[in-house]
Amino acid sequence: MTQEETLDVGKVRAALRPGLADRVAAVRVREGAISLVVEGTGLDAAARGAAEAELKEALNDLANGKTIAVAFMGERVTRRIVAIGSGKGGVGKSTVTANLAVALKRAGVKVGVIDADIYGPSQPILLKSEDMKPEAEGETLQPVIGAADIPMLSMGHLVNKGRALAWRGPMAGRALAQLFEANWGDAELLLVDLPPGTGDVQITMLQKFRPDGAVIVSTPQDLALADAARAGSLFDQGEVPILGLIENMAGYVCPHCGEASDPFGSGGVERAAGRLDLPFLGRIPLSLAIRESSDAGTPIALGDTPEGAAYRAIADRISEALGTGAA
Ligand SMILES: Nc1ncnc2c1ncn2[C@@H]1O[C@H](COP(=O)(O)OP(=O)(O)OP(=O)(O)O)[C@@H](O)[C@H]1O
Repeated sequence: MTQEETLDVGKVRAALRPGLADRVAAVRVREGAISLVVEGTGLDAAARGAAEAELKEALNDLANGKTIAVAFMGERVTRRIVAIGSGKGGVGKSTVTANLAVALKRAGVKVGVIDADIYGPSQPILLKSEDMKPEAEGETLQPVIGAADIPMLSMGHLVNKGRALAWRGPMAGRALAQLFEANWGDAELLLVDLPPGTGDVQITMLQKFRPDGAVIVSTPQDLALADAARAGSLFDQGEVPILGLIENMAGYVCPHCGEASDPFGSGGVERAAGRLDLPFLGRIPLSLAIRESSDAGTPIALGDTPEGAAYRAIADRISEALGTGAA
């Protein structure tokens, strides 16, 4: 018998690493070609591409010059990417991202988080995964599991804590590509925490990773609003549809006397959304509890406080706009 005739599933699996071997469902050898049927559930296009390349490489010797064809079976995950941006830093974009992820997850959406903020990645603190290190299968990173069981990857997971992140050009690009091309499994929605600002770095990211939609976070001050409008043009330039604007730090209720005040003004973002002809997604109050829960890595949207409800209402609007989950 020739090697061609005796090549079976067992032999093929034995030549592969376990994670990949388990996915091989059938092997056919015909006229000098080897066809593999591979279980592709939970693998998106990038992960399927990586798996195919790895299979071909690993089976090269066994194939002995024959061509290898790989066919995937199982549902292909339709995955959307939504970028969360802000014209200026410190307006609460990362806090909004983490809490929206939690709120979406609670609404039944299979959500993951990519922290693409190369200047100050804060998702590992916000979603309590600071000491975790993502494992790699070949070139493919495995997301770590943060608060509320949310799969996530951050630029902060790729470097040692405290090391200055002066990422530039190609190095940042390669690291970011690893985050986007990770094994996101069955995640149907990835929220991307963008670096603040509207410069070349942000436009390059949008062009490369082509989000399906964008959300802009702003505080109600005039200065922040001017920057939010710039963020709007950035997304227009990148041809990314804007799902809407969120007003953060909108009004302050004193935890001691209960008096409400508006340190940054009020309603400005909703008016700006009107002027820019964009949807207004909702308002998050300035609240000590939000800051404290963020620092503790227990996003407030995990609980049933009024602040949590504010994030959940926005998450529902985003879900509705995307047609995902149970909104
Ligand atoms: N609604 C809020 N009420 C109170 N504090 C808030 C609120 N939103 C965010 N913060 C706090 O404001 C600070 C900045 O928030 P965050 O890091 O989310 O902003 P950012 O826009 O992502 O900043 P960066 O420009 O660094 O990426 C944090 O200390 C956070 O806890």
